Amino acid sequence: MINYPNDSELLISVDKVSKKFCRNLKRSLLYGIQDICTELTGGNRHGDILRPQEFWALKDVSFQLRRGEALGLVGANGAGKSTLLRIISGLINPDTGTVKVRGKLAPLIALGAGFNPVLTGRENIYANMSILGLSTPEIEKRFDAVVDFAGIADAIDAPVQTYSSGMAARLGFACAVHIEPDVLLIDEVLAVGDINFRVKCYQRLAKLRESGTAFVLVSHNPHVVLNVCENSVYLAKGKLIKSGETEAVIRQYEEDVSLAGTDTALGMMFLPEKPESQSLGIDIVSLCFQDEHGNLLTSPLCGQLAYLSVECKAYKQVDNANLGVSITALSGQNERILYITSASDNEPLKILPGRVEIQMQMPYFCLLPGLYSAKIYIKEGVRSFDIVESFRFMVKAGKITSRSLFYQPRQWQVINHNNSKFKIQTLY
Ligand SMILES: Nc1ncnc2c1ncn2[C@@H]1O[C@H](COP(=O)(O)OP(=O)(O)OP(=O)(O)O)[C@@H](O)[C@H]1O
Repeated sequence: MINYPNDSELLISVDKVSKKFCRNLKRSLLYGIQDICTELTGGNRHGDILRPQEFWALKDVSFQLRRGEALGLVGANGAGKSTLLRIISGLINPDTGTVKVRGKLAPLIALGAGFNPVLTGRENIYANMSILGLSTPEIEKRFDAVVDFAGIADAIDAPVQTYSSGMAARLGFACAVHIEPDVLLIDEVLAVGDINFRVKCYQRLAKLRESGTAFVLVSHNPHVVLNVCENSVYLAKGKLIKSGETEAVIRQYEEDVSLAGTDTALGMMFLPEKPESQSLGIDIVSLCFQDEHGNLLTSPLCGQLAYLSVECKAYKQVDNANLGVSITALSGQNERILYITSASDNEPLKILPGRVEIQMQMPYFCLLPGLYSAKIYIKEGVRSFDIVESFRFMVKAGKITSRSLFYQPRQWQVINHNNSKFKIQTLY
């Protein structure tokens, strides 16, 4: 049992919740029957032990939700998000751990959840809202507002099975928000429906929050979670990987997603040395990022100083070498986001025969946390010496975080024209 804290604002308390499933249907049925028999005879179900072909869909997950809070739930497909919402809403029981919910809870966890397809929209509003805890006179009072919000007045007396998925989603959302719940569980359903309806939903959610409703919101769209939720929980394979402030949670989630499938070492690259007979004059032999003391930076930090170091082996003198760096974001649309050449900076690079290190100093590393690939070349005029197609590196969050597409160094000042100038010296 949870020792319920003396916190009247606490609406949901999830404590060390685990849930196991079995992929084999026959075994799953067998285990179900075994569990029922064990429970009926008062035996121990051993919910904490996996039987053959079972796996943990959730393992030891804990978090709390307070009045007026919006909590994002993020994670890849199969991470356990829907399972967690189903447990909180009471649709399924956890194998171990406890969930405590205080107040009226409205689950919006599947399209048309709670709707009977053969009943009309009108009948479903009554059925659905009474399941969610409203009396008939209360439903009558809100009926017109629900139909108006859902925008389905024309179809209100048609069976719900004739509705499009967007119409069913509208009706589900309208019912849920009009019971004015203490807690609303939202599982991706806002992804359905057109843009106007989504905007209307988010406005309504903001209003509900002001009046104290708390949400748990599952979304695969990080921008939605960033905009709606101040705190988030990140699940992977049923385990809670990180919880806390949404920006930090989403950042770790995106870093993990972009790193998945990356097998090459990041942040440093050594190229095999070519025999002189195959060299075109200058060969790139290694690439890395460094700090101001020359130490290796396996992951440059957003907003902080970093040097790109390009080590070369030169077989001849070149007076006017041009180093080009083209950086592509690997998470996202794979578009080129930065293109720098020493030639366009009017910096002719003089290279003497032997080992040489070319450094490009970036006082404020402008890329946001994520995974990137840099294409790096060295040439003189149109004559190319060497090219590296993909130097992969990870940018991590520095002290400064941002929701923008790139980092902008900045300085602030306030000019009060009747007084002397007050300047804030700090650079961010
Ligand atoms: N009734 C069930 N029987 C067996 N396995 C199940 C059952 N329900 C869910 N699972 C499995 O549990 C794991 C977690 O599923 P869940 O639906 O909670 O993930 P999710 O994070 O919501 O994924 P998505 O983002 O794709 O909706 C998945 O591997 C899923 O296949």
